[in-house]
Amino acid sequence: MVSRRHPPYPYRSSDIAFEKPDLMNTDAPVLFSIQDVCKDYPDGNVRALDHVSFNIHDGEYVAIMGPSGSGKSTLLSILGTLDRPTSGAISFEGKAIDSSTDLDALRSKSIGFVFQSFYLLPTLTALENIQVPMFGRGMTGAERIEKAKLLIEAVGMSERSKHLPKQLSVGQRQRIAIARSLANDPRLLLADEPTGNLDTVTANGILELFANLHDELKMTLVTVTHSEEVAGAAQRVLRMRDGKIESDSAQVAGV
Ligand SMILES: Nc1ncnc2c1ncn2[C@@H]1O[C@H](COP(=O)(O)OP(=O)(O)OP(=O)(O)O)[C@@H](O)[C@H]1O
Repeated sequence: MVSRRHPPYPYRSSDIAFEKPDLMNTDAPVLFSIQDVCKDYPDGNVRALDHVSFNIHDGEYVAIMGPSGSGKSTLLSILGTLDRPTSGAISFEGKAIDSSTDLDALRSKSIGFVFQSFYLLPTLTALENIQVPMFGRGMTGAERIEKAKLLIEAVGMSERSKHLPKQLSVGQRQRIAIARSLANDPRLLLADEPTGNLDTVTANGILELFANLHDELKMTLVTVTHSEEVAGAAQRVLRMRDGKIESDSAQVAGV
């Protein structure tokens, strides 16, 4: 079994039916709550987030958009608990995240990250890279390999298991990075410009993969993007401006 929570990974990315998910389901439990959050960077005398409040519900697919400097990356860092707000309250699964929270444990157990730069380890094969987050979690080598094989299958990359990152295309590397981000069955997957470096065809493949993670595995996805196409695949779009949420709207994905 890959996880107690998720079903196995029975699909290949090439099999994905790109269906439109339901609109934002606000009946689902709140996964991440942000209440009246401000983030100041005293160095630059900048207020990057200015009294931001919203909830992310379990299973939502959210895109965060906005002009350069509007606070998107800062918000993503706070959602990923990589940075702390200057004021305001945040909670995950109903539990406050504060100075007593073990952030490393929360991140490694519950949050997956997909960045524009993939940071794959160059001397490890694709399959080995996927296993990296599994170390130190009490799994045997055989269990790690079994799970990594399911994940690499899930992103449609089984035939490239033994390839090194330099032997993969940019899009293929991104797929491996996504498989790696799923290694510990995160509740929340955060992506920063996940298709930023990719050509249109490859980017569409990543969007299909995300749609499948959302539809099949009920994963909660939050992606920062400048791309209307990427945002169009999400159920909900938060638009930021000058550190504030300018609009928060549900949409029919893929339209
Ligand atoms: N470490 C920092 N120190 C000082 N100011 C910062 C720091 N990080 C970000 N800022 C400022 O905070 C504001 C929000 O930055 P942020 O990176 O969140 O914006 P963004 O919407 O992600 O922009 P982009 O689309 O260009 O990546 C900007 O004015 C930026 O200059």
